[in-house]
Formats: sequence, C-alpha cells, structure tokens
Amino acid sequence: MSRSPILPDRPTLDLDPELTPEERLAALTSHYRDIVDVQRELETQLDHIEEQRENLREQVDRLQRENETLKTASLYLATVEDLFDDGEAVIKQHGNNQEVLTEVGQEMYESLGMGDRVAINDSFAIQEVLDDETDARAQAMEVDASPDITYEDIGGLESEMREVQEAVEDPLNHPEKFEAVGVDPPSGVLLHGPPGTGKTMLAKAVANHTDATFIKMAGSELVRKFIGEGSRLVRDLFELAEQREPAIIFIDEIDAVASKRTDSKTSGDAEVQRTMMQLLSEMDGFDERGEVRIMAATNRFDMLDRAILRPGRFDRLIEVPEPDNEARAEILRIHTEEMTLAEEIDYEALARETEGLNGAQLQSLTTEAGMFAIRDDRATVTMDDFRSAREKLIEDANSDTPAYTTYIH
Ligand SMILES: Nc1ncnc2c1ncn2[C@@H]1O[C@H](COP(=O)(O)OP(=O)(O)OP(=O)(O)O)[C@@H](O)[C@H]1O
Repeated sequence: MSRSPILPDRPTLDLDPELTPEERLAALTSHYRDIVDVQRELETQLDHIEEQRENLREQVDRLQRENETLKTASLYLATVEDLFDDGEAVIKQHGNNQEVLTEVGQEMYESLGMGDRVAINDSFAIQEVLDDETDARAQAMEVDASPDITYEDIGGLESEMREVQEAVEDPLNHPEKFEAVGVDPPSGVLLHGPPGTGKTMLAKAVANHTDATFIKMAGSELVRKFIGEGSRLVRDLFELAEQREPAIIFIDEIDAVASKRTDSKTSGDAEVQRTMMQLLSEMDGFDERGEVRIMAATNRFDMLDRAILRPGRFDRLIEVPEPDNEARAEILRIHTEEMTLAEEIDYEALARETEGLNGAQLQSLTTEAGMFAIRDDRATVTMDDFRSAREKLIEDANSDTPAYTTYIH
C-alpha cells in the first residue's frame, strides 16, 4: 500500500520594501508561478489519492464478499460428548464419527449441554446449538396412521385414480395377484402436474384405502443446511416406513432434491446431491422392504434428474392435469357439500365461469362465496356470491397475490 502523500512546501513571499516597482512585480510574478506549481502538485496528489481510495473500496468489497462466503459456508453436524470446566468440549462429528477436542467461547459454553446437537465449521469450532433431533425429524415428516381423505373427496382424475390404485393400492392389498402372474409392481409412482390439482390428495386417499400409514416428507425439508442432515433424514424416512409397514412414503416437491445437476460447485449443491444419492440408494434397496410403497410429487417435471426415473426407481409416471369443465363442476360439488346453497346453483355454469382455476383455487372460491353470504347476513349461498368470490380472486390476482396470478386470465 502507498505511503501518505508528502505535501509540497507552501510558497512564501518576502517582499523587501526597498524594491523598485519592477522588482516587486517580478517577485510577485515568480510567487504566483510557485503557487500554480504547488496547486498542480496538489492536484496530482489528489488524483493519486482518489485512485487509492478506489482501490481500497474494491478491496473492502472483495473482503465483504469473502466474509459472506465464509459465513454461508457449509457446517457439519456433531454431538457434544463431554464438557470441561476450562471451556473445552469433546464433540463427535456425525457421518465419520471423528471425535475432537475443541475450545468453546464463554457465551457458547453456557448454552451447551452434554448430548446437544451442534453445527461446527471446518475448524471444528461450534457455530450453533441445534434443536433436538427428534424435533427436527418431527418438523420434517408428517405421519398419519389413517388419513381421512377418500377417493370420493377427489373431483375429476378418474383415470389417474385408477392408475394409482393399480400401482400402489393393489400391490399392498393383493400382493398375491402380482406373485401369481410373476411381475413386480412399480417401485415408485411419480405424480406430476401443476400445483393445487390433487396430487397430495391422491396419495392420502390411497393410504386411506389400504390401511397404510401415510408418511409425508417435503423435499424442501430434505434440503437442509447442514452436511449429512438431508441424507440422514432420508434414511430415517425409510427406516420409519419399515417400522410402520404397511406404509406409503410420499415425498412432495421431489424436485428440491432431484433436480438436474447444475455445474455450480457450491457446497449447498453438493449437499443436495448427497441427499439425492441417499434417496436413490434407499430406493435401489427397496425390494427387501416389504409392504412399503413410495410416491412422490412434483410441479417441475422438466427439471428432474432423469436418474430418479430409471426402472426400479420412479418407474410409473402419472400426470395430474388441471381440471376440465366436468372436473371443475365435480370439485365445486365436493367442496359445497356441507354448504347451504340456493336452489338456483348451476354447477355447470359455475364450472364454465371458473375456467383456469385449479382444485385448490376452487376450494378457496367456495369458502369465499360463503363469506359473501355471511357478510350479507344470509344463511344461503347464491350464484351471485360465487361470482363475487370469483371477482375477488381476480382482484387478488391483479394485486399480485401469487397463488392466482397464473390462472385467471
Ligand atoms: N381434484 C380435486 N378435488 C377436490 N379438491 C381438490 C382437488 N385438487 C385440489 N383440491 C383442493 O386443493 C387442496 C390442495 O390440493 P393438493 O395438496 O392435493 O394439491 P397438490 O397437487 O398436491 O398441490 P401442490 O403441488 O401445490 O402440493 C386440497 O386440500 C383440496 O381442498
């Protein structure tokens, strides 16, 4: 780095009173020139300083970026095995079971207990104390011994329901049929299609009709920020399914863990890859698992890594489309079953008027129509209420409420 600038000497003027006017003029002219020279020198130095300032600014930016990268660098999971009075702890890293003695800052030391799960960095320094492991799993998985959704609750999707029955329900309820013919049922069933069209409902309904425990894991939950955590959750998921068989594993938003490989080499991507590899290896060892079926859903079929679609993995694809006229009428019928409706209600007309809405939006529409009746102090819901509800949904869409923006034109 350059040193501080050396300021030029300030020019001085010492006029002798004895000087003639000509001599005085010459002295003043010379003094003026000195001043101009100094000014030039100062200007050069100023340019130089500006340049230095620019360099320093760039340096600060670079350091800030490095700092950010360090802060977001991957952390590893470990368990506190032992705590000593002198502010040291023995931690055991998950995955490789390496035990390390590490120093702990005063503040961190006070919040630590034996057996705590912690996140550590590359130098084994504890960065964070984590929730209880069981909490983390409970948050990530939804376990429902008998979901109450039935096929009757699903509007439209007749052929999709039949496919799901064939691929998931029959192998669980009548494994002997498959044995008799000598074919293996599909390993995994992937439901794909736009959001809010009933994919989760299909998976729950099939669990209901088979007495299987429904175990749902959101793909986004599998993309954990700590190394080894995602793959550990995948292992836990399959273990739990085995303990609870018959069971249906349902991985929603599977694209979060099984997207096409990106070229970027960030540690986050590497961690997602590891989680996907764990998922693939669990699926490959699937045959021995008995009465466990696996289903997954995605809105981003185009993004999926083809590796998960190979035979023995998700080898049955079922597209779940947006509802057509007939399906919309049926969905509206299902969701208004418990509502007090005016006799004038014409489902076919409503279906035509709600073109572009998916199942989830149609459900909101019925609730919203009910709200209009309540606001008007009526117990009966009319066609006008449904129309006002539709207007409101459009208004919400136009005010950038994301859920409806893409559907109402
Ligand atoms: N075909 C349908 N019949 C009846 N209700 C439906 C249907 N599709 C969606 N719904 C309603 O929308 C809600 C959300 O549906 P569901 O969670 O099954 O959609 P999804 O396709 O899994 O959506 P996402 O991809 O956003 O997870 C359901 O609880 C239900 O109320």
